[in-house]
Amino acid sequence: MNAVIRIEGVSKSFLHGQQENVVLADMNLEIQQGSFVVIVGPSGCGKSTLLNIVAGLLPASAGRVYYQDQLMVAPRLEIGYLTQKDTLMPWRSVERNVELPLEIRGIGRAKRGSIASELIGKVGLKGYEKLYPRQLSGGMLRRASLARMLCTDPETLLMDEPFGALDAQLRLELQGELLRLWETSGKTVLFVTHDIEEAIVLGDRVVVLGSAGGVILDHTIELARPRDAGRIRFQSQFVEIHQRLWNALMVARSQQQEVAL
Ligand SMILES: Nc1ncnc2c1ncn2[C@@H]1O[C@H](COP(=O)(O)OP(=O)(O)OP(=O)(O)O)[C@@H](O)[C@H]1O
Repeated sequence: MNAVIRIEGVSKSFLHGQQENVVLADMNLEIQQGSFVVIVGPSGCGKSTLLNIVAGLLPASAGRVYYQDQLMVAPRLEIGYLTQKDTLMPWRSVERNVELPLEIRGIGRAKRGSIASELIGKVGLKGYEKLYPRQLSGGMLRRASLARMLCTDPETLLMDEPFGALDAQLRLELQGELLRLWETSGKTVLFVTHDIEEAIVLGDRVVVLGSAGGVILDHTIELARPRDAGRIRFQSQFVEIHQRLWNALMVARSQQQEVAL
């Protein structure tokens, strides 16, 4: 399989006053075409920073990111990015938010309306098209953001803790929906989460990051697909993988505490 994203020797530092905060140090990672790769790591280890660099929104301090063998220098239309916080426009209804990226690309009203309507149905928001963001629950906002990301049919999806703030039931539901969407689409997904269970349910590979974006574990998840997001966690293989990832996360946490001391 070809690598669709290649992260080569990427480093990123921020200046906090006079002090340099090294967030990523010489990071290397390849994401294969069509795969679902999940990044897990303690808070502050650089997951969002990495996604921002891969999305072409933040320059690396050193190193390079390649997309389909081309150097990333700016955001690309083939990449959809669902950020941690919702960025829906408060003055636009659900349908007008979802179709916004198509409007920006000059797609006509009828066509963008039909694409938006199909996606709104797919993410379970049928009947809520005319509502505004302030009238939606957290889960509905996430669904609307997901539909907006998908409306241009990007071949690669970057998702930063998309279901982090949702209750367990809703999270399960959306995981199931995302899996169904992904399994039939051939898209590549790079997904960030804090939640080990979510990582195992979704991923082909789970990469555990430690301090400064060091890869503590890069684990292939050999659980059969299609996966049932609700039941898979009761399999003995799931529990074994959970244990392994948990141990790696503990190493990542202790590394981070050492750096902080
Ligand atoms: N624009 C910025 N300016 C200065 N420091 C930043 C900036 N963005 C991120 N950082 C710092 O980089 C570090 C990593 O942040 P990042 O958001 O990438 O972590 P994370 O692993 O995604 O955390 P979380 O899981 O809590 O979302 C943090 O110490 C943060 O303060």
